[in-house]
Order: sequence, then C-alpha cells, then structure tokens
Amino acid sequence: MGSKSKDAVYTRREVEALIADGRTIFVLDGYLIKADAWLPYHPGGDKSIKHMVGRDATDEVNALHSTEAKERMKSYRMGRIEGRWTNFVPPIQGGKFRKLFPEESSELDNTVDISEAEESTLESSEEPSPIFEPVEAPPTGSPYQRKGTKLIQSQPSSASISSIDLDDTAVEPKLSHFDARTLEEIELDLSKYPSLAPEVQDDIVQKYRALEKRIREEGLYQCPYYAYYLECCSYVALFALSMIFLRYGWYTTSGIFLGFLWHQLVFTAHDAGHIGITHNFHVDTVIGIIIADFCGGLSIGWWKRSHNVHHIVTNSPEHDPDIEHLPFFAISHRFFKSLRSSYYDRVMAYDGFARFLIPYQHFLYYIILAFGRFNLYRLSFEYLLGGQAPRKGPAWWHRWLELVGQAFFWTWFGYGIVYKAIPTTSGRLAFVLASHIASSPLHVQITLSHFAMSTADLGQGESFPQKMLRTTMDVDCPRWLDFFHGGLQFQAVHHLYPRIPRHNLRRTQNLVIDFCKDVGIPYAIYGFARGNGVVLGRMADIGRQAKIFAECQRVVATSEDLGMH
Ligand code: HEM
Repeated sequence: MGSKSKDAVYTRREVEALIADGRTIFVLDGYLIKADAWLPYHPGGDKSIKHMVGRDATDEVNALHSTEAKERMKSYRMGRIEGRWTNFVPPIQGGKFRKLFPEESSELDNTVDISEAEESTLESSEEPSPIFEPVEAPPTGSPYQRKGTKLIQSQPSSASISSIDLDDTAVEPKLSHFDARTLEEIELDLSKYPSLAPEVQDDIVQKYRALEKRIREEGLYQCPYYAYYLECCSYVALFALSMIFLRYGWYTTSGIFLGFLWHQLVFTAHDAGHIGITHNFHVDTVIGIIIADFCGGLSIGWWKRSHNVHHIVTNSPEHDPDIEHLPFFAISHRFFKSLRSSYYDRVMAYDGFARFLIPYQHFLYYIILAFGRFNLYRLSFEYLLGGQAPRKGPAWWHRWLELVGQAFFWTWFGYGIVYKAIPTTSGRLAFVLASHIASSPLHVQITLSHFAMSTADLGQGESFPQKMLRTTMDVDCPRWLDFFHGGLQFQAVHHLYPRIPRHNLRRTQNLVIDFCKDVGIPYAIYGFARGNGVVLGRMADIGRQAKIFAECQRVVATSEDLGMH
C-alpha cells in the first residue's frame, strides 16, 4: 500500500490490513491516529493505547487527556475515515486481522481515489472467538447471531469469552455449565440496558458529549482549592495525634491515627493521579508522588498504570487489573478457566490454592483486605525496579522522583519510627498492624464500586458511557460523610468524567442521573451497608459456583479413574 497524505480517506479494509501488519492505529474524531512512534513515550503506558487499536477511541481519549495532549495527537494523524466507524476487536483482546491479499494491494496501489476501493464488511476480520446472543429474542440491532449450535457475534468481538456449546451433551460438561451462566449474564445485561443498535448507542454518545460540555460550562472542572485547605488541616491533625500517642508509648493508637491519615491521603492522591487538581500533568503527578511515595510508601506511577487501564476496560476479567485477584478473590466464574491477563501478561492460574480459598472468599473478604496494603508495597517495587515505569517521554523523570520518595518513606517510617522510636518488638508489630489495618477501609471502598457490578462483555458495539455505567456503581451517603468516602462514593460519575475534581462530583451526580433517565441506562447506587451486602452476596455466589466446579472436576476425575481400571 503506497503512502498517502494526512487527509486521505482510508477504507476499513485498509485499516484492518495496516493493523494486521502490526501498526497501532485508532480513530479519534474521524481521524486515524498512528501511535507506533509515540508508544514508548506515552505517559499512560502502552497497554491503554493497545486497548484502543482498531476502535473509535474518541470518548476514552477525551475522558483521559488534557487539551494539550489532544493537540499533540494531531501530529500523529495518518488519514481519516468516512462515516460511522465500527470497532474491531483490538489485537491485545484477541482480535485477528487479515493482511491485504496480493490482488487487493495492487488494486489499492493503483487506485487514485482510495475511498472507491471496495468497502470491507463487518466480517472482514476473522472472528477471534465467538460470543453469544439471546437465543429467543435478540434486542433490536443486536450484533449477535446464531451459527449452528453456537451463538456468535456477527461483528468481531472480544476474545474474552470462549465459544459456547449449546448442546447439553457437550464433550466438556464442566464448560457447558459455566458457559451457560456467562450467557445468562449477557442476556440479563442485554435485557436491562439499552439496545446495542448503532443508532441507540450513537444517541447515548451524543448526549454524553453534550453533558460533558455542560459540565465544563458550569465550571465543574475547576478545582475548589479551599476544600484541599480544609483537608490539609485534617492531615496535620491526624499526623500530630499519631506522633503524640507515639511519644507516650501508645503504639496501637498511634498506628491507628497514622492509618486514618493514609486513608484520607489516598483520596487526594487519587485526584492527583487523574490530573484532577491543577489539571497540569507534571504538577498533579508531583503532588501524587509526594503523597503516595513520600508519605505512604506506595508508587503513584504503579497505581496510575493499572488504574488507567482499569478505566478503559472496566470489569473485564482478562483485562482489568482491578478485578484480577486470584488466588484470593474471583468475582466471576470465568476466572475458573485460568484466564490469561493481558495486563500482567500471564495466565491467572486457578490452582489448588485458589480452589481451596475461593469457596470461602466471602468470609475472607474483609480479613484479606485488611492486609492489602502489604501487597501494594510489593507491586510498587515491582513497578519501580522492574522496568514498568516509563523511561522515555514526558514522564521519564517521575520514576526517579518516586525512588527518592520511597527512600524517604522507608527512612522516616521504617527506620525512624518502627525501628528507632519503638523499643519493643510487640510495640512495633502493634504499630505496623494498626496503621495498615486502619487504612484498609479504603480497599473495601475501592472494590465496592465494581465487585457487585457486571463483568459480562457485550462486545465492541457498546459505547464508552454505557459500559462505564454498567460496570460501576455509586454509594449513597449523606453529605457529612463525604470525608469518609473521599469521592469514591461517586465512582460511576467519576468513571464517566475521570478528571472532574472530587469535590464537584456531588453536583455532577445530579446531572448524570438526569442523563441516565434520558437515555434509559439504569444508574446503580446503594447505601454503604447494602452495597457491602451485595458484594458479599456476589462473592458467596461465585464461591458456591467454585464448589460446584470442584465437584464436577472430582466426578470427572473419579469416572476417568473407574474407566481406567
Ligand atoms: C498518539 C496518541 C496519544 C498521545 C500523543 C497521548 C499523549 C498523552 C499525554 C501527553 C499524556 C499526559 C497527560 C496529559 O497531558 O493529559 C497522556 C496520558 C494518558 N493517556 Fe495518552 N496519548 C495518546 C493516546 C492515548 C490513548 C489511545 C489512550 C487510551 C484511551 C491513552 C490513555 C492515556 C492515559 C490513561 C493517560 C493518563 C496517564 C497518567 O495520568 O499518568 N492515550 N497521553
């Protein structure tokens, strides 16, 4: 294929062939962006871009970037498309792309007006893996079709779900039970949420964009700095209390106040990680580094890397690191299949330890989360020392500042307090455990917004706003409790517009509720206690499925044994 001008129109088939050749191309506002050269420099990492390859990334990009970053993207334009773009399944999600056949390439090279080249069809890309439609009544415009005994998506879709055999006499009974369950979940979502018909999803997108404009005009992106002034006062008070109790030898109480301080600090680190305070990438990142690394010993870079991917592929068992917690938790029966994580680039083995723990996960939920912070230290070090942090591009120096922050933290906390200021081993243990456990409600708050929500994959035809609202819930709480939830109670709103400063989310929530009513998307909100109940119920349910799975495996193994003897 010869090279073209930056305004040339590309056909879908050409784009497909370029991606088949390994190019990193996505659509932004009708333009094709070729991001290969930018990939190693991208502050948001390579994974976030890879999940957009072959897709219209306009809403994801708008949600996650500053105006300057979007300006920068213009220099990566390679051409444009005409009409509505139908998303491919990105290669990272298992999408298969066909190269140009020799006769196609010569035809395209000789063609003056590329737009006249034969338009590719939805089926042009090889289906990476079939998924399903409701057997009886597919929703209007559903991209799902029946093919033989299988239900498939007529346009390329996620590889996340393997084929379902509807035949009850399937060779692998252990798969058919869970595949039927996957199908049920998909059907349930298809019945509860608006149709995936392009015109319906386009309407949702138009209204979502109009709401963003309104939010901007109402000044809700402007940070109310006085709110941070009040928060700083509470940080100082909590730190002072911790040090006073430490001075008088009340190590557990001292640890508890330090834990409370960490709990509060994380909310501001979250704002900074989303560039939601000053909206300047470097300033906000430095604020995040000071809070997370210097004060808390956690890497903000690690957190941003995984959290940003979470914002793009929310609640996808194979792709969202925020729900990948084997062997301790499984929030979907699909984890029993030892899925491959595209984030960690490894198989999440559903091994003996997982098989032992998962049936009891609802009992262990709070206990395991109480110790969650220790795991975060490990992940932070892996990120900073294991080559995951960007070494090129605008964010190259953040890692170095983070390493200084880590040295600072382990000096004041590890050496200064735990080792020097506390004379006994029991005192040290009490202080460390109290501080870590006291900050752990945070882990509950983080998981609460997603663990109870759908993990079903409705394919590439679902719009960004619908997907965010289908996989995320809010927590209802009175205004005076806002300090405890730290903005995480507005997760659904936050997932739609991640850069809105946290203190403006309550006002934005009303607008989002109106939007949901208008477009017919259910807006999920529970009280804190009820939300916890729903999460525990979901975990207990998956635990029960794990028991069934173990039983199936036992029966299969026994019958194999009997057959052998
Ligand atoms: C050539 C294409 C791209 C360019 C030039 C670009 C540029 C940038 C820049 C300059 C930033 C720093 C923050 C800012 O100023 O807003 C950033 C952050 C980010 N980008 Fe991109 N980007 C591109 C494509 C994408 C795509 C397709 C995605 C996926 C939706 C993505 C996801 C992110 C994320 C999640 C961040 C946040 C990183 C952080 O806060 O540390 N980017 N990008």
